[in-house]
Amino acid sequence: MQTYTGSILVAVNPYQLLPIYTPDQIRLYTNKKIGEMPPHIFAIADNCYFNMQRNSKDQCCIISGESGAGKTESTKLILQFLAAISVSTHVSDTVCGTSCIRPDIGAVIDALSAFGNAKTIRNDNSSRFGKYIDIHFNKKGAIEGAKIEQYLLEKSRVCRQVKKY
Ligand SMILES: Nc1ncnc2c1ncn2[C@@H]1O[C@H](COP(=O)(O)OP(=O)(O)OP(=O)(O)O)[C@@H](O)[C@H]1O
Repeated sequence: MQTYTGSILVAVNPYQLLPIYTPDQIRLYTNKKIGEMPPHIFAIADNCYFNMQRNSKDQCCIISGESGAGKTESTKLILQFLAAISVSTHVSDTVCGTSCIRPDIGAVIDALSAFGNAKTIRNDNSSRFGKYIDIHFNKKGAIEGAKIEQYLLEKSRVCRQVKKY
């Protein structure tokens, strides 16, 4: 379930795969004003992308919620949307950058998860660290690179597997 409070999207983890993150949905939410379509994480991503292009200003998405709320999955959905429209609005680009980077940002998150995630009582795949993801676009709006910074991975948070009895 997703709804807005002002410009904030409130999303409830459905704990099941819903058919609302398809390429068709990406097309439906591309270049639409907030509120023109039902509330959706893609509407937020679209708003960021087009505000960035219109105003030539950096945009920031803050995803917050308790453990297991779906922050990591939401992050990946935003990246999926940005990668898709960054490519689709630059089909004529022959530079490897647009097509090659596309799958990699999500893959990097998955690779980091392999090192920094653990099963907890709230979430089978809980991130034990925070991420700050910078996505760099060129003037045409195509993704040129990304930087992921980790934080909050303090020594006190490093744990080991629970002993099996
Ligand atoms: N939009 C979604 N659709 C389907 N399943 C989802 C969705 N969002 C989250 N989930 C499910 O919920 C689980 C927990 O989500 P996620 O790891 O994103 O939570 P989180 O808020 O990042 O948690 P933590 O703070 O513990 O890292 C996922 O592994 C997935 O199974």
